[in-house]
Amino acid sequence: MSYEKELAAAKKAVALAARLSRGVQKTLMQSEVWTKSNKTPVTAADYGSQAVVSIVLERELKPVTLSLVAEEDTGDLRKKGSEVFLEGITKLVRDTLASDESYADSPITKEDVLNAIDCGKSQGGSTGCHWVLDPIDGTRGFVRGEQYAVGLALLVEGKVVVGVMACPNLHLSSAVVEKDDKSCQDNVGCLFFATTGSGAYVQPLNGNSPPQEVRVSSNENLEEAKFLESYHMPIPLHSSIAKKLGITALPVRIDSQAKYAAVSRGDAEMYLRFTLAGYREWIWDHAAGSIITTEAGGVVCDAEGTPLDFSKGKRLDHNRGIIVTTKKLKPLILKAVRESMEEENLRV
Ligand SMILES: Nc1ncnc2c1ncn2[C@@H]1O[C@H](COP(=O)(O)O)[C@@H](OP(=O)(O)O)[C@H]1O
Ligand SMILES: [Mg+2]
Ligand SMILES: [Mg+2]
Ligand SMILES: [Mg+2]
Repeated sequence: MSYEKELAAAKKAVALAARLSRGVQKTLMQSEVWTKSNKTPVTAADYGSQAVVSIVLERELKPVTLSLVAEEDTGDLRKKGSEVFLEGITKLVRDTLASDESYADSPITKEDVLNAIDCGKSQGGSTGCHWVLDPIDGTRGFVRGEQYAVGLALLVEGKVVVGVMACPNLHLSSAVVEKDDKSCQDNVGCLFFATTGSGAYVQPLNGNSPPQEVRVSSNENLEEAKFLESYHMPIPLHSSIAKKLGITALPVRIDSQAKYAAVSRGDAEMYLRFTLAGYREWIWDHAAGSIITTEAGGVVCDAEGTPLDFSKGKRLDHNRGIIVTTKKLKPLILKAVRESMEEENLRV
């Protein structure tokens, strides 16, 4: 199956959500950052992006009934005192949809926005078709004015078959560029996508340039390799793995699934994610990124080398750690991971 219609719908949805989020990021003030009950940040862009993606998928894929597993819910938006915030989100969604010719005449009410966000309550699983959405991945990066992504994937019978990811602040040439390089500011905004068996591609978010295929790095010289990790949690184990591998460069810290995109494009050879023991990852933090990397010829696995399993509901069911790298480097990295974990008395 080619998933052409689904891919086209997903690209349209994600590109519009990225347009909404870019507008919000430009003017975002600290007072507009809310904190969810799990102590993580959320903004009008997280809610607005989820509503836009939900509405666009629903309209583009009619009459198919949408099953959407998405990060945000409307609990806080329905509370007393949230009326102005919700009004602002509704305006964002309305204006964003109206900016697309095909949706120019779309009256959108607050109720429509709440219903669209609530559409994301599906639980996923190993049967049927489910869309998986992270409306703003890397909200911490988004709030800092740095990297974030809009990640959308389609699961069929528990397997990711389509992935689309907008990285509105990612440089068109490489994720690993000097921050104060002026040319960077003018050349940012990437839309990555992949469908199973058909490769991974990138195109600029702005304009109509044709997509270009992306491939992971062919570099096998670890001394020259670059490695990525999350911005907010430097993990000592990552450093000992890198040292064992002979990687000399310091890790590049980037928020969001843009790290998967960077490995897919060959900007870096490795992304390590060893979170605290017991933390179970959400599928929306990895679904789009993982298919883009694997279709670019890369590998995504846990510390034992097992591929990630997206069929167990909203959380990944995997052993400790996530490793994103190239096929050639995988055995070397797994060996270094094993040895470092043993030395630090960590269990897989
Ligand atoms: N303590 C923690 N350990 C692991 N992941 C965490 C975490 N706190 C938040 N996250 C998840 O990590 C994601 C961001 O990943 P990264 O650190 O690579 O940017 C967050 O996505 P959101 O920003 O969509 O909430 C959130 O789901
Ligand atoms: Mg979040
Ligand atoms: Mg996320
Ligand atoms: Mg998110």
